[in-house]
Amino acid sequence: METKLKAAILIVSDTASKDPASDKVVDALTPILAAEGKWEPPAFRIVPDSVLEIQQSIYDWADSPNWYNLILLSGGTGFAIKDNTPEAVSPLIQRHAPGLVHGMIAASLKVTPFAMMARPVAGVRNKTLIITLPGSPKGAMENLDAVVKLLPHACLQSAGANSRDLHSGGVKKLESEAGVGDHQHHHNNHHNRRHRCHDHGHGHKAPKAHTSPSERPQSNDPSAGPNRRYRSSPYPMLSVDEALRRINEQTPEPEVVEVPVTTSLIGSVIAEDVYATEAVPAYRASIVDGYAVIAPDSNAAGQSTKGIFPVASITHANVGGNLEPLQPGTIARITTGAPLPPNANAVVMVEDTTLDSCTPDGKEEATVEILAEDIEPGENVREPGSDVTLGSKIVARGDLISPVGGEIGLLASTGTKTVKVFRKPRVGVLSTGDELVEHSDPRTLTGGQIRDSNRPSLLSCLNSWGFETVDLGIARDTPASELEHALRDSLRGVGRASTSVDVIITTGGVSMGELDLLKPTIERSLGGTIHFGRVAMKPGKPTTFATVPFKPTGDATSSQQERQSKLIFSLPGNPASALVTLNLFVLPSLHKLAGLGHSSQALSSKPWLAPQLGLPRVAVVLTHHFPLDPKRTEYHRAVVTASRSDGRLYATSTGVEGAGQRSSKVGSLAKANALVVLRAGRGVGIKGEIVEALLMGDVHGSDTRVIC
Ligand SMILES: Nc1nc2c(c(=O)[nH]1)N[C@H]1C(S)=C(S)[C@@H](COP(=O)(O)OP(=O)(O)OC[C@H]3O[C@@H](n4cnc5c(N)ncnc54)[C@H](O)[C@@H]3O)O[C@H]1N2
Ligand code: MOO
Ligand SMILES: [Mg+2]
Repeated sequence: METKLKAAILIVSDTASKDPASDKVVDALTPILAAEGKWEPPAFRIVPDSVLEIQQSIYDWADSPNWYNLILLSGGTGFAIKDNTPEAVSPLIQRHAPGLVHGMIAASLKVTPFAMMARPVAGVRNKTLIITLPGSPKGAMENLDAVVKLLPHACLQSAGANSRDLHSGGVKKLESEAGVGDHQHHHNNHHNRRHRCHDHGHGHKAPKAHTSPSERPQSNDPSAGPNRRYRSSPYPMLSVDEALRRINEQTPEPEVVEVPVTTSLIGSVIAEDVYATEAVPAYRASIVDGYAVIAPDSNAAGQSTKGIFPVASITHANVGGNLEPLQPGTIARITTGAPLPPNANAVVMVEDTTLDSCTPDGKEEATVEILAEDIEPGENVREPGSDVTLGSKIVARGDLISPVGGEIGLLASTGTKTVKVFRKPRVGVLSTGDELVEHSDPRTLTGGQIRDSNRPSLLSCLNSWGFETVDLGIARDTPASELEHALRDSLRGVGRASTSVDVIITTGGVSMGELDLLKPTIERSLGGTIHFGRVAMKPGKPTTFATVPFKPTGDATSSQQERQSKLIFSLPGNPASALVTLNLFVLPSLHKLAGLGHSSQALSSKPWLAPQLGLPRVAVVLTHHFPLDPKRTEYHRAVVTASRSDGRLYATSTGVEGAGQRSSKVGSLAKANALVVLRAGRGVGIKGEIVEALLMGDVHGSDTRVIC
């Protein structure tokens, strides 16, 4: 039986996204595909005219393991201001297909001159063919009719089949390469596909090492002269969510190490359940200072603990050796935590007794009167194992060893010597730029020099999170090899990084300038893969995330401990951009490397949004209007306080006027303890509105209250 191709239809329409029943296009297009007999019934989705939502659907259908052969988009291709489907789709297309575009326009022109008013786009992303169609059912049908016969062939070729095989009818092989077939077949195919694809800075995710050099498009080389410089960024603008997804996907699973129980465990995550090897207490212990007694059974009517008793012995908490059994009719002095003598079953507090008589030398108590008459067996006694039972689970895989001390106390009290934890990542921080001067340099700045503020601020932030850091210094832009050597050395653990780092953070050199060399250096010199190079956010637009292959050297033990690929976060040079993106993108990855977020991952279909990863997200009330950016989600630096009047969290900007939130202004982060998430839009976030914020620091109390 011939296996079928997979198609998805994306309806782009503000109206249909509000009222799905109003859409007529899916019903118009489905029969055209069905008539060909080569397509599975199409999947479909409806989104508003939103670039990010359109792009997200394309990522879902073209980049996921469950990829589709064909994506048809309908709507948003005209000249109206809100029409932005071509703008959303074009940057994601890796190989354009102008022939299909011409074909569709030519066919439509036979029907109406208004066909000239369409702005269709067609091309291939990964192995998926993407075609935009008009929004009207009639126009969409005419356009699809014009190309539908060619689509199976085009999709199979896009998916990796070569044309000779296609024409000689090697259908089985082609289908297997194209990702069609039964479930198992599909699965294997995705596996292969992931290892054969590569990324040219277009956001694809497979490792570059599987790509032959001749297949690679010429990458940006700003230093090689004007003709080799990009004039528009080739990196698709991702949503923050998609960027976080890719980071999570590329961040390796955490490594397990066995370490002694010391205070250096703070901030580590337990990798293996720990069971108590000792009971606490190990013996029957007194809870109070007083007298050990033999309390009568509560069923023994008429018996009382009240009366005068001879004091037989004294038991201190640090007693060693065997204790004499307590004889009926006697009592024994005992201190808090001390073991009860055999036969004793309860303790009377010293406050419930009076001294009756002393020994002849006057140095000790001879008889004591117990005033309480209702002491019950077990009273004021901790039974063995009643705090921690022998063999019980005391800390579990995934538990964080907190600085509060509870977990370390539990491990110490049971004599636990070592535990298995996830190794915390080691992070290197490198500043880049010819203009940079050490912040402590005593000389007066000249020309375009500036003090390196990114390194100290990023290092202090990373240290506050409890990660081991390595100061990698400053790499000059010229000669370009300095940057390459600095990165190589820190990966290998030579030079400033005497042990190799797991994650490198660089700042500067990721935008469009001729000395912005990070992206080409990672791709060309280090053979790395850039998973994204632009994000729709403010500040932090050129944030870049890459992995570089890494071959460990040295003995077997150390090589087992090394990861096979290292992460590079190349953050923008502007100081506020660098700190914001460190908080937003680097922290979740470090958390994953350190073993956090495991429990949620098992449950969630979006593991990158696990609540343990990254900064805590809370709802805050705006205390004043916050201006919105029309295109990019803004991470607005703010002070969040907890109101004592109504218990809510309130956000006040660190500065909205003038340069208040400018990305060069690191001062916008001074005093800030939160990033208020302001979705792109027109106008302002209104005073009193409740929005999401990411908490970076401690929240203090206030008397704030907003009445609208
Ligand atoms: N033509 C375009 N230009 C720029 C774009 C763009 O899209 N097209 N994006 C802008 C945005 S947004 C940002 S953010 C910056 C990012 O710049 P780079 O990452 O390339 O960083 P540099 O060019 O090296 O430096 C930018 C700025 O930051 C200062 N800087 C750099 N390092 C440090 C440091 N360690 N401590 C303090 N300050 C530092 C540097 O001196 C520059 O003033 O690009 C825009 N341009
Ligand atoms: O995104 Mo840049 O970080 O606005 O200045
Ligand atoms: Mg630059």
